[in-house]
Amino acid sequence: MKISSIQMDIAFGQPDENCRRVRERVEQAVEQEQAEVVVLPEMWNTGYDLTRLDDIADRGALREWMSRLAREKKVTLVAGSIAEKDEKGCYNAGYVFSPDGTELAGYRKLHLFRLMEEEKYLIPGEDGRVAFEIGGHRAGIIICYDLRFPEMIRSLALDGMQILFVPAEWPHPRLNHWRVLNQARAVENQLFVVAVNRVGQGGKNTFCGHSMVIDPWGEILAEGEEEETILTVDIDLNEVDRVRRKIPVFKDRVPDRYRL
Ligand SMILES: O=C(O)CCC(=O)C(=O)O
Repeated sequence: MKISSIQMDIAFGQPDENCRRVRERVEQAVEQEQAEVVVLPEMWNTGYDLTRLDDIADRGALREWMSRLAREKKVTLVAGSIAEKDEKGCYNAGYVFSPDGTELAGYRKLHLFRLMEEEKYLIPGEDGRVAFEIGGHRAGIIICYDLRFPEMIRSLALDGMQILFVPAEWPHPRLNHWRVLNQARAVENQLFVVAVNRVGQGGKNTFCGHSMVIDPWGEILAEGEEEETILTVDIDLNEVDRVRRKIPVFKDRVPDRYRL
């Protein structure tokens, strides 16, 4: 499965400009890199322009736009997350579309990140177990700060997840946390992690890039630096079963004897 991660800069509070950038990069991934799956970062329509979300968050049109883009390019689009709004308020919501434009998954970020004041402007989602199938394999999506909640990811893994997508806007000075946590989630759950972070400045934050694809043994197959890039990796999802047979963590768990 050929996966392209779009590590990009995001124009602060400018959804139209960000759509233009996303379209250009998705086209490049599909046409030049022959990607079958394209992955975008977190909140790519607005960035963290939280005080203006009432005006600029998507009200449904962008979901249709993403579906059309997936259909037009015949690609599975793990469309990172977008700021969206309904009658109750705004959400940080991740979507996935199949190559025929069908919406495969929708996930609203559960853990809101206080250090960037998400809880003041966003409503948390309700369901932390959003799974979908790609190429006959079970996949899951979480968003950025969710990475710090291993129970959530373990619960997806117990549901059969073999590949986890992590769209993010993860800033400095926590690059070290980003790298370690992504690798830990891959090793402890014996699955692929595709973690896509943005680069550039937004508000007071400088985002640290280093998007990465990690295999179920914890090896980093590809890693970006701090510039815009498209990171393309061809992965073999059968590797998940091979690693799980070698060290049978899921068989050896004794959850009745832990206290959480
Ligand atoms: O957990 C962190 O350090 C970063 C999280 C974050 O930036 C986010 O959830 O948007």
